[in-house]
Amino acid sequence: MTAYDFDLFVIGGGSAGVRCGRIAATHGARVGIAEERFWGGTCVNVGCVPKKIMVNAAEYGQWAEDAAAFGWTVQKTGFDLSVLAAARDAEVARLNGIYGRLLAGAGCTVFDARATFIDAHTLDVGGRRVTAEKIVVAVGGRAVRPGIPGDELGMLSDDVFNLKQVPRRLTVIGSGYIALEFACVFRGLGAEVDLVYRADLPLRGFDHDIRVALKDALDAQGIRQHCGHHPARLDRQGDHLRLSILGGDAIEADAVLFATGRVPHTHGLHLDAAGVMCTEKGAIEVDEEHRTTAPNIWAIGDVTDKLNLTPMATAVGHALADTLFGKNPRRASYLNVPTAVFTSPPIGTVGMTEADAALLGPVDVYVASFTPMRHTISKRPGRKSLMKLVVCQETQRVLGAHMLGEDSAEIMQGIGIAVAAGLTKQDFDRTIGIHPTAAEEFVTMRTRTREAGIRAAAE
Ligand SMILES: Cc1cc2nc3c(=O)[nH]c(=O)nc-3n(C[C@H](O)[C@H](O)[C@H](O)COP(=O)(O)OP(=O)(O)OC[C@H]3O[C@@H](n4cnc5c(N)ncnc54)[C@H](O)[C@@H]3O)c2cc1C
Ligand SMILES: NC(=O)c1ccc[n+]([C@@H]2O[C@H](COP(=O)([O-])OP(=O)(O)OC[C@H]3O[C@@H](n4cnc5c(N)ncnc54)[C@H](O)[C@@H]3O)[C@@H](O)[C@H]2O)c1
Repeated sequence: MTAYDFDLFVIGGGSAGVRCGRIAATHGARVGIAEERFWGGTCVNVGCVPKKIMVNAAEYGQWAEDAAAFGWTVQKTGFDLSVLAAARDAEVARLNGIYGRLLAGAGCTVFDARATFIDAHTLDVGGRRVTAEKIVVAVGGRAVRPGIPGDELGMLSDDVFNLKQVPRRLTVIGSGYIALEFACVFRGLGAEVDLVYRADLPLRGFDHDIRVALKDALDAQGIRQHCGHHPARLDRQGDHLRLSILGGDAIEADAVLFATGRVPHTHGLHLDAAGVMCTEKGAIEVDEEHRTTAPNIWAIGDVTDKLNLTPMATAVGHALADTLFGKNPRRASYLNVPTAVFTSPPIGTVGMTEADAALLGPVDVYVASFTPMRHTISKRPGRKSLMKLVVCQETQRVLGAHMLGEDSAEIMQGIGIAVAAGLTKQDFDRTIGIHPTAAEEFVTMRTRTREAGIRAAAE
């Protein structure tokens, strides 16, 4: 039998790879792991963590303004990005260190290097030849530019964390998670923000009512939306940029952010040398066990382009390590995964949209729209909350829960447990609310707003 250097080698030290490698090591496997750029990957270094700190910074500005209505005299005299950046970067560095120590503490051999395939069991790790019985590819994704003339003049999301000052005028292209979160952050930090997107509503794939409510909330905070427009070219004009949009006016800006999507980070990995195939969109092709087309190689996290969220990446990495080395074969479920978009106000959602559920059969829809108590006092415009339940008419099971409104990300975690557990509307109804909160609305929606979906042909 061939003696390999490692039982498992993990390529990529992000959310997926770190969890998989660490748990495999705790199960007794000899694990090697390589990271070419930053331990903790996208989430810790240029994603969830530094982004959320910037979201918090924008919120403090609003609270400072709103505090007057509650009797406080707070002088909001300005925002210093260098103070926030120093605090944010220190937190990122702290977490970064924790990730490195976690791996070493679990007994992994850690390589600060790029790894590429030589064959299905052999890797080049920073110029060193390393062999492994099993290999897990967890290289994540990277942001892409839209391919229009001059797009090299714009920023990608990584660049946001290097900004030295808040741009006076920022144009954001796209209307996915990243575009919307940063549009709201920079508006909250005082920038004039233009948002250019191709659809009629932002946040494709989310529930229609939430998308409509979000569009209104963006308007109310002064984000100028140019919907139904495609970016055509970007030019430098003296000390600023000029974005031309197809069939629309040009937009002048001090900075432009392209948030037009991310692609799997497989370039130059030499996957073909290992027999690992990719889908047409460039994601590594995997089966339900996350095994690739090479029998000893698995792929996890964003590189598989399934559900590109940190908790999904860690759950899949953990399940794979348990399966391969823990005598506990299991899979992480991609169903009913709660998620939040940290806009202002934020969105929390779990399960099916009304439109998706209605395709399967008749549904009862409950919608509540109200001004949260805080803002009946602050009078801040555009802070209405929208809450929605989508319920299977036949079984009364809650198929989806959606919210736009303050604290929705925190609220939706608990609702996610109920939806994943398959609880019914009656289970929600007999739960006593916590008063006075916005969350209690989810257990007090008694009157059906409408019916949707088609009745089965047999009826
Ligand atoms: C701006 C932004 C905000 C986000 N906010 C959220 C959020 O709020 N909540 C949420 O759940 N998700 C969020 N995400 C998504 C989340 O960051 C990803 O889903 C998650 O990081 C995926 O983890 P991963 O391990 O698959 O990939 P990554 O975290 O990208 O890790 C892959 C690692 O592999 C390394 N690597 C690549 N190639 C090689 C190689 N050949 N050799 C060695 N190392 C290599 C990379 O340097 C990287 O560190 C956000 C993403 C972005 C960009
Ligand atoms: N809060 C969170 O959990 C969070 C935050 C950020 C990112 N993420 C994850 O990262 C993923 C990537 O986020 P994202 O916002 O980059 O991607 P996305 O796929 O969600 O959005 C991309 C946007 O760019 C638009 N677009 C694409 N090509 C374009 C072009 N040529 N011209 C104009 N517009 C174009 C799309 O229509 C869409 O609006 C998300 O899907 C999500 O899984 C999660």
